[in-house]
Amino acid sequence: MNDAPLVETRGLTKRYGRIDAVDGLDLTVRRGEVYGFLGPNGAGKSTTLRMLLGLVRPTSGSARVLGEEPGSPAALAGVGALVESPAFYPYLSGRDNLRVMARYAGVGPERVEEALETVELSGRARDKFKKYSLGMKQRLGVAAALLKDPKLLILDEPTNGLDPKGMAEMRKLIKRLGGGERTVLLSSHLLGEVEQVCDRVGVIRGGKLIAEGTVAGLRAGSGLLVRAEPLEVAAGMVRRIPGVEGVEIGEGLLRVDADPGRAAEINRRLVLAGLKVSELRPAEQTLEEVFLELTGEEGR
Ligand SMILES: Nc1ncnc2c1ncn2[C@@H]1O[C@H](COP(=O)(O)OP(=O)(O)OP(=O)(O)O)[C@@H](O)[C@H]1O
Repeated sequence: MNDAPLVETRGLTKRYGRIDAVDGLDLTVRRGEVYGFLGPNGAGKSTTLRMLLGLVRPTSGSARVLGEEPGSPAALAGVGALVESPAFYPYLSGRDNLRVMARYAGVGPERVEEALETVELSGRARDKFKKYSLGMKQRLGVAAALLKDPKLLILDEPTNGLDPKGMAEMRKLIKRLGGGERTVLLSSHLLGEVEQVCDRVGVIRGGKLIAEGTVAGLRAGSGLLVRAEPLEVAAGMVRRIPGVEGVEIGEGLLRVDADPGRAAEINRRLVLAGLKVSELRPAEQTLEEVFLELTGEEGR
């Protein structure tokens, strides 16, 4: 059971009238990872997260959260979430707001101090909520989600609306939260963010999961980069090698559209022909290139 995914959906679908907000989603979030749910606005991220929390009922398909029915007491006991700005009392301090919530959640006041510590708000815990910056308000929201010491933390666009400093602090916090046993599932439309904090990424577009994998895995392109001299001669030769679909001459190197498994063969032929090969490696795309390729949309 210990290796069972914390979140697993099969064919999860939500239709609003004619809109397939979420369309046949198969999602797997593993224990201990920070999973980034990446997609442009309107892709269906929030709807998915809401289904995982039992706030929205799926049209069809299934979902399991901690092996339980989403929204069931057993599932909710192990999940903390920040899916919309939580309602805090503006005239209460950050600490008192959390104490009120802790009482409702049936957890002891010591959890309040731990949560404040985790989100680095202990020093400002006595200030009224309304005095907080947006970033601090958002971090207090994360603290509220942490009160139950959940196994799984679900964050919907946690950096939305924050200034660059607030964003950086939130990213740091998420990394820290994901460092141990806890599993974090966050949604974002920002590539850079997902690239910086997540172990694995699911890319969603039009309600469908169009790619899933590690950041490194998604980045690894299918091509090869070859640095050889003279470059033009090398280009001509590589073009004629079986299995090579195309060759582009870039800045001092060739971008070869071929299976990276062809590297040895390409190298052998160039060297045999007396060319000097100084570099030959799989082409890495930035996640941004991958994202744009997959979604065909501007990712920022
Ligand atoms: N309650 C609703 N009624 C009707 N349509 C909805 C409802 N909620 C979401 N939608 C539609 O479903 C689609 C997916 O929305 P969703 O909010 O899940 O996307 P998202 O990826 O979270 O985007 P955003 O980051 O903009 O919130 C959109 O076309 C949206 O208009």
